[in-house]
Order: sequence, then C-alpha cells, then structure tokens
Amino acid sequence: MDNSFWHKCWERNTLGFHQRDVHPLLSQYFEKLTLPSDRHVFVPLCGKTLDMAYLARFMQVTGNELSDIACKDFFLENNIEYQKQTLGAFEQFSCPQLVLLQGDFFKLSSKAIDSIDWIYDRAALIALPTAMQQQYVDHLRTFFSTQTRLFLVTVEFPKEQLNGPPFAVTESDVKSLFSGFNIEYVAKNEIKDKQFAQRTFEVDYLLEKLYIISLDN
Ligand SMILES: C[S@@+](CC[C@H](N)C(=O)[O-])C[C@H]1O[C@@H](n2cnc3c(N)ncnc32)[C@H](O)[C@@H]1O
Repeated sequence: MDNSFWHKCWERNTLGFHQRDVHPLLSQYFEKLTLPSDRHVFVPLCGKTLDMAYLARFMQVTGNELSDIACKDFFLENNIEYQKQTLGAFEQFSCPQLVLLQGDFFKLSSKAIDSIDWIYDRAALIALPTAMQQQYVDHLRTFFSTQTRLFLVTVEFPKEQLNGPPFAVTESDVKSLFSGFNIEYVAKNEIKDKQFAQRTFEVDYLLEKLYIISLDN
C-alpha cells in the first residue's frame, strides 16, 4: 500500500473508511479517560475525520495526513476558516484549535509537535498492511513521552475473508506490535450489521476493540 494508493482514493473520492458521525468508542470513552491537565491530542493518518472536531472540544488537536484534498475538505466541510503555510516538507492548515500537517507520517519528526497527551488512532494502524505496521508503531513510539496515552481502535474479522484495507489486528498482534508498552484493553464493539463506516463486509464477524497504550515506565 504505497502513498499513490491513498492519493488516488482522495482524488476519486473513494472514501469507504470515512465515517459520517463521531466514532462511538470515542464519544463513549474519551471524555471519561481524560485528565484536567490534558492539553493536546495528535491524530496520525487523520483523513478528514469528524473525530478531530469532537476532540477539539476538549483540547488542541494536531492531525497528520498525506492528502492535500483531505486537509482542505476537513475545513471546508466543517465550515471552519483556516490558514495555510509551508513548514519544510509539510503544508500546515490551521485554525486556533486545530492544526493539520499535510505530508508523509514517516517523514514527520516528533520535534515538529508540542508535548502530546493523547494520540488518537482510528483506522491508521489498521489501514496499513501487516508488513508496514511495525514500522508505523516504531515511528509512533517517537511521539510518546511519559504522559502520552494512545487511544487505539482496532478492527477484527477472519483475516482470510477480506483483503484490506482495513487489515485485521488481533489482541495478540497488538501485544506483539506494542511489545514493551503498557496495554490496557478497554472495550469491544460488536458490529452486527458488518458495516464499517460506509462499507458493508461479507465476513463471519466484525468487531472493533479499544486499547489505551502508554510507555512502560
Ligand atoms: C483508512 S484512512 C483513515 C483516516 C482517518 N483516520 C479516519 O478515521 O477517517 C487512512 C488515511 O491515512 C492516510 N495515509 C496513508 N498513508 C499515510 C502516510 N504515510 N502519511 C500520512 N497519511 C497517510 C490516507 O491518505 C488516509 O486518509
């Protein structure tokens, strides 16, 4: 899955992963899990998810996304005025509560982002083929400090029944990818109608799981 795959999705508007509502696990759990001192959430591979508008109600949001179309559309579709400026290899789209850095996540330095309390991952890890997932987690690790918690939403289905994306990530995959981290399994969302955002999958079961992951201090 290279960058051109994703650019084509955005150019052709084939965005089956895009949700028309805030993710239920986010609206159900995020506020309960935050601390009064939490100030900043980072959203890698953010697309134009409405989850960022939800997160911005609680704290400063920084998203990262490959596609220029996604970044522009996020602001246009939410009727938010934005400013644009070039920051090295990245284009920055911003309004007071929210910054989107457009460019390749694997080239983004954690030094470019202020202290991060939360990382929100819905359809970022699972968007990547298994062979790229460890590379993603290893780079994500550079954005962690001792106070950072990752709000990770995974998806599970019989791997042989669907060619991703999305790619199924089981609990044992999470343990192996995040080896050396603290991993707390929080909740599961069984998707009875097998609908994943705008697509319906013909699989025997489909479920999402929420984990909170932090550095093992
Ligand atoms: C499955 S979509 C999920 C988007 C968003 N998290 C959501 O829930 O709607 C994956 C997104 O990752 C972006 N992406 C893929 N590879 C990337 C990379 N190397 N750097 C930054 N963004 C990337 C794609 O353009 C796409 O918008």
